[in-house]
This record gives sequence, structure tokens and C-alpha cells, in this order.
Amino acid sequence: SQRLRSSAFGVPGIDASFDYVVVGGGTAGLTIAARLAETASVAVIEAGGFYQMDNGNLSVVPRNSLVQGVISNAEAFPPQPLVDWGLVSEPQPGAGNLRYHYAQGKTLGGSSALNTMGFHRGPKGAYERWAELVGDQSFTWDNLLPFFKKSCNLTPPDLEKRQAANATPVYDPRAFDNALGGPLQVSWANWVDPTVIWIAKALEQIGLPISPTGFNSGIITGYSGWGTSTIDPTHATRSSSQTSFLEKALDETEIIVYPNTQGMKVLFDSSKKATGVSVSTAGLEYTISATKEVIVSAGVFHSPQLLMVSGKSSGLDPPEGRIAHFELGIGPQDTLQSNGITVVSDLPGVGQNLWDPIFMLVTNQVNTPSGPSILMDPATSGPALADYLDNASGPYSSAGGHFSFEKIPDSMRNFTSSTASALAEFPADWPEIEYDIAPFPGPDNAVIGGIGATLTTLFSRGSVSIASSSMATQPLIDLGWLSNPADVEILVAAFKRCRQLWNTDAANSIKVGPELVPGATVQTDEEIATYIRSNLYQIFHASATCAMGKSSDPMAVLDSGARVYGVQGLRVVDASSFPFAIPGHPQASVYMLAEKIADAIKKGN
Ligand SMILES: Cc1cc2nc3c(=O)[nH]c(=O)nc-3n(C[C@H](O)[C@H](O)[C@H](O)COP(=O)(O)OP(=O)(O)OC[C@H]3O[C@@H](n4cnc5c(N)ncnc54)[C@H](O)[C@@H]3O)c2cc1C
Repeated sequence: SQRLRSSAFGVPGIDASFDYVVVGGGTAGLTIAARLAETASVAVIEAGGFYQMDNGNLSVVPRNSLVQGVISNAEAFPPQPLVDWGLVSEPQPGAGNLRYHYAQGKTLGGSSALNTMGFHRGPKGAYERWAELVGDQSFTWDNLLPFFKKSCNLTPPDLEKRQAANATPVYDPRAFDNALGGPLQVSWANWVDPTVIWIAKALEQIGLPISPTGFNSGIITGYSGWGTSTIDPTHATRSSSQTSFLEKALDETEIIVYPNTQGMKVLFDSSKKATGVSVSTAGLEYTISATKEVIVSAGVFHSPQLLMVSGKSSGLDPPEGRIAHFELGIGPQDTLQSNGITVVSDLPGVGQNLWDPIFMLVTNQVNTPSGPSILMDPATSGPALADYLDNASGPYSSAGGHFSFEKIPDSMRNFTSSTASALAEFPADWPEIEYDIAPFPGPDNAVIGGIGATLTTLFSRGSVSIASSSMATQPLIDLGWLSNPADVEILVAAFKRCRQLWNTDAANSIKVGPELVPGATVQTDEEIATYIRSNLYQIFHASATCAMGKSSDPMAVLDSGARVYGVQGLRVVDASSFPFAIPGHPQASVYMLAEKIADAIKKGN
């Protein structure tokens, strides 16, 4: 018989034991927990609650994902403490020496509940590189495709609702297999912004034709096109790991969730096997034990932090005569020791290798009707709301959904030889730039068109470290922005491409007045670089702070099964486990990885 929904939640303050304990009920965490719960007992420890209650329509309505204040990268961002961790970076010398707020979901669903819903898979070459770096052919595109497919369900585009003949999605349906019953909803938005349609035309005019396969078949570079989003098309609401994987698991398994509960330390026995997690719910501390494994899925900043401050033990031989409980950590020895933590596994790579793809914008005023102007004008905003509620279409139903990727064309590659040879190391199908189109509101109901360029080959590396031995203290985040001059060179070339885009016939037909930002005074490479350094944004694709790699790689943290080197019974499965930032948007790969590792665990690997 069906259990009560309320039976699915753990009782705070009471110790309990499960086969698997997953720390972090985010994108990867809920996916792996839901899959493991099909055959085992599983607890999920999540620091946040339900975003539908804690962030209302801001997290549910697609349009709002683009405009919610919490995605501001300003140090003085508008806080949303119930759904965002409020992380702020260390000053970034490469980017105006400013500190940047970096939104990260703190809710069941994690960042899949805060993101802008773009969904696509990376290029085949990126996964071949992953396979090479970890020495495991199960990471090649062909071998990963079943896990990509398993996670999601595709709904074909609704052309009647989209009402945009110039934005008809082209895709290869063989990239999906709905018969597998993947719970994540993937679809095309039921509305397309007219400004985006014009700029998409401009992209074609600079040499990026519409992709014949779409962006889920492992081919992305050299194409533009209408991409999929994690939107449930029935009501045009967000599909997150919570609405998909967790909902399914709550109905069909015995999964137990501890919401509003923070994992504070992983616990180990004397053989360095993870035995559970010390957790805290509103200050109440207790232990959730794992008879089989602890899986850390706390995201790109908190997973390395948790490894570094974990855990506690009374069983290991105490150093220097200390007895009973002492702090243990997994990570760089120096960092741990200076925070009074005893090293359980000296892994210098923990928190290192942070890839954070960055982007910058060139903007112009445009004369096209657009989401921002439609929703600001009372004459059109009411009908738009009715269209959303009645038909699941109109501006509220879309979070964007246009992708394009390229390598900088030969005619514009004035790179230094060191940058050129570094770029040549990337696989041939790995793009250097992604273009993102964003219409936003200007003064007097004007529409500003933004063409953004994101670096997808990235040479700068940041890091995550700790300021104390407690998870209650924010991690120290150095984003590393533009610390490598090659990134500046490539972004300068990308900036010029953005101007080329704005000077196509298509863009000229909607442009009003002179370039707004940065404007005509910025011309030389040096002026462009200066502009970029002080107008830089993250695209929230930070990855690879607990990178997988071969055991011979001193910076590797995880083996290809996502097991932490040097201890037993502990894996890290989330965007931190990637060896690099997958070019483009990562969430499809996060879901895939969680599916893959769940499958491996179930098969005893
Ligand atoms: C604003 C924004 C926009 C984005 N847009 C896109 C997009 O359009 N397309 C795309 O593909 N990707 C996008 N991304 C990136 C993508 O969403 C993330 O890469 C992905 O969701 C990361 O998944 P994860 O499992 O690694 O971490 P998360 O989903 O962030 O999950 C980590 C979870 O762990 C919890 N947690 C952390 N520490 C603890 C602890 N100690 N105890 C208990 N719980 C803990 C957190 O609360 C969170 O729920 C975006 C991200 C953001 C933030």
C-alpha cells in the first residue's frame, strides 16, 4: 500500500541508518538518490526546503528565471536566503578587483531550481577527452548516450503555441528515448522572443547556420539553433530534479528526505571508510549512518568544502597524543593543517581546478517588441499573463532557448603563438565561444538587446578553500577570472565577433541609435580588454573542483567511478566531479553523470 507522503521525511534529531546517504538534494543528488532508492534504502540530506514555497513563482515560471534578482553578480545582491547560499567570491584581480556574488541553489532541486533551464549535451570530443583523462572508455559519447537518454523525456515542439515560423526547431529525435521513462521534462519553449529571432538571423549571417541535428546529438560547434529547455510543457513550469526525480522517488520508493538539514561532516571508521554524516537541522545535531556509502552531491563549491572539513573520528590513531574525536579532512595538506584539521587523505586537487566560464556583453537598443517591453506595458502584460495561465504560452512560458557555438574564424585569429598552441590542444569539435542573446528592459519601456559571448575554452583556473573547519563558514572562492592572459585574447576576438553580429543586415534592421555598451569610444584591443575586465559575468557553469582523473594524476580527486581517492565508501557526484567545464550548458551532463554512477553502484562497481 502507498505510504503517506509525510512518511518520506526524516525526523530531525533522531539518529538513523540507511544503505546510502546522499549529502545535497540538488541536480545530481536527487537523481542519484532516486535511482539508488529503487533498490536500496536511501536518505537525502538537503540544506534547503521546497522552492515552490521558499521562492514562489520566481523559481517556477520560466520567464522569471531570467530576471530574478538573486542571479545578480554584484557583491550587494538582493538576497534570497531560503533558496540561495549567498556565496560571495574573494576579490578578483582579473576583473576589477571586485567580489562577485555567485548564486547557487539551496533547495531541493539545487541549482536545477534556479537555473535558466537551457538544456543540451556537449560535443562528442569533450566526452572523448573525459574518457582519456580518466582512462575509462565508458565516458565516450557513445557509451554515455544511454545515460543521457535515460534521464529525460522529450516533448516535441508545439509549433502552434510557439507561433514563430522563423524559429522552428530542427532536431534529431533519435537523441531521445521516451520509452526509458526518464522523469526530467525537456521541451521547447512555447514562445520565442522576436528580438532573439532577429539576432538568430544575424548569427546565420555571420556563418552559423541552423544545426541540422539540434544540440543533443553531440555536435554543437559551428551551428546556431533553437535549443531545448527543462520546462514541463503541460503548464510551462520548471522541471527540476525535485519535480522529476524526487517526485517519482517519493511516489515509488522508500526514499527519506531530510530538508533544511546541513551535512556538517562525513564520519569515518578506523579503516578510513565513510560510515555516515553528522548533520544539523536548525542547530540540532545528529548522525545519519550509511552502511554502504556516503555520496557527496553538494555542488561545485560545497562538495570540496565538505571533503576538506570532513570528518570526525575516534577510531584512527590520534596524532600527537590527542584522544577521542578529532577533525579529519580530505584535501591539500597545508590548507587542512592550517585550519587545525588532521589529514585523512592528502589530495592536493580538492577545491583546485575550478573552471568558471565567463561572459561579456555588447548591447544596443532595438525596436522589436520583446519580453521586457511586453511585460512592462499594462496593455500587453495582462493578456500575456492570461496566455500563460490559459495556454501555457506567451512570454512568461519561455526562458530563452537559443544556442550557438563556434571556433573564432581564421580571419579573426590574431592570437599570440602561445594562445594559438594552447587552443590547438582542445578537441577539434570543442567550441571556443558560445553566443547568448538577452533582451532586457531599458528606460521608457525601451528594449535593450544584449549579445553575449561566453568563453568555452578556458585557461584561467580558480579554487575553493576553507576559512575554518566548519561547514557553517562560507568557503573561500577564488573564481580565477582572467588570471590567464589567453582568456583575455580570446574574449577580445569574441567581442569583435559580437560587433560583427550587430553589424549584419538582420541586426541593423532592429538596431536603434549608436552602440550602447561599451559604445564607440572602445576600439583598440587594449580598450576592449579594459572594458571586458570591468564588465564580466559568470554564466553559472562552474565545474571540476573535485575532478576525476587517473590515480597517477596528483591533482585527481576521484577515480572514474567518482570514488574519492585514499578513503572507502565515499563518492562525489555533481558538477564538481567533471574534469573540466563541459562546453555549453552543463545540466544535461550533471543528470547523465548521476545516472551513470547510480547504474555503476547498482551493478556493484
Ligand atoms: C543562476 C544559474 C543559471 C544556470 N543556468 C543554466 C542553464 O540554463 N543550463 C544549464 O545547463 N545549466 C545552468 N546552470 C548550471 C547548472 O544548473 C548547474 O551546473 C547544476 O545544476 C549543478 O548541479 P549540482 O548537482 O552540481 O549542484 P546543485 O544542483 O547546486 O546541488 C547542490 C545541492 O547541495 C546542497 N548542499 C550544499 N551543501 C550542503 C550541505 N553541507 N548539506 C546539505 N546540502 C548541501 C545545496 O543546497 C544544493 O541543493 C545554471 C546555474 C545557476 C546557478
